[in-house]
Amino acid sequence: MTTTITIRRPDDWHVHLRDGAMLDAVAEYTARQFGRAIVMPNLSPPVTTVAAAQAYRGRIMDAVPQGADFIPLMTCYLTDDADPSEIARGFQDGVFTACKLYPANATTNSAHGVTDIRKLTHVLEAMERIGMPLLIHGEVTDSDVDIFDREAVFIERTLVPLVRDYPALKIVLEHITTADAVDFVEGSGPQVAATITPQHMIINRNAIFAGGIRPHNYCLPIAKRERHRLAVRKAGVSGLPSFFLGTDSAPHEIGRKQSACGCAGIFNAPFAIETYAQVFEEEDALDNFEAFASLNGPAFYGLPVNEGTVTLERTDHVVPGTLGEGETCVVPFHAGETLRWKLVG
Ligand SMILES: NC(=O)N[C@@H](CC(=O)O)C(=O)O
Ligand SMILES: [Zn+2]
Ligand SMILES: [Zn+2]
Repeated sequence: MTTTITIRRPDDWHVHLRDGAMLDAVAEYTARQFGRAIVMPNLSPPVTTVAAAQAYRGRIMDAVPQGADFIPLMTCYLTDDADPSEIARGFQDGVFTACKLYPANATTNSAHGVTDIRKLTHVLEAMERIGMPLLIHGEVTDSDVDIFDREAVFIERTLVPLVRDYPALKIVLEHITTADAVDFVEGSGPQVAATITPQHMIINRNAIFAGGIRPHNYCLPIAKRERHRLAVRKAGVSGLPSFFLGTDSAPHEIGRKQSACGCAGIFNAPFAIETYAQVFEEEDALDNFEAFASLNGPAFYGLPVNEGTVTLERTDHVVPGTLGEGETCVVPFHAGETLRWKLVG
């Protein structure tokens, strides 16, 4: 039986670090495990300019522990009037690593998102030309489309034409949840990839309603049927270059989750790498763990892999019921449950 796992230091290709007190509370969890993280720009107001991204990057660096081996990679939130020259300048100056597309009102803090992708023609042309990745929250928002179908419908209505119209544009379909998304990515060229969260490899939609409503298992895209979970899990552990790690860790203060209208988002940052390790072990796929966590992402983004390593040990430990206090009190994914792997160095 394997008792230790050592892999090259991983990266998190999709995380919400928030701002202010919450940023101060959560940044250390991500910085402890990951060498780099793609930081989502859905603050309020969203990060839409080079200056805002530089300032936010500074606040993140102030929030991570002194001497942490961690680099935040910043993203630009696309709006209907996004400016191609500002975006290109940010990319060329090394401030923006990618742009993030939220369909308007698809998820937390996406009210300023894009109402019609045709408004982005000049932005997308520029991104395709300079090799800047487009990261997508892939869900339609039409109220007549069932919440469990929103990803599949987005692929059909928006993504298929997008890939056809911009064949060289690098695209990451973020936090995939369906067999449809897996098929789409596998059927596309190397310019299309996907991130996979721990929760979408572990829970199906029953977990949101197990014995009562479970707000801490509610995130967007919402967990789907078991057959979709199995497809996403298989893709995640496959080792294929187009699938890589992105936690989508999305902390919300406990009162904003346990509410008559609870926020979407699962806070998985504290034990993300342990949780993924458990999945790879269960699937007898530990040989592909490093590719998923540490190699495929940098290859897609055209960045070097990290220098150091991380080591996990087989040790049972119980996830705390809550972390933080007051306005930063959050319930972590797997609260109260026992995990089998522990990050030790
Ligand atoms: N995933 C979520 O459920 N929530 C994210 C937004 C997002 O990634 O869609 C958040 O910012 O809270
Ligand atoms: Zn999202
Ligand atoms: Zn997210």
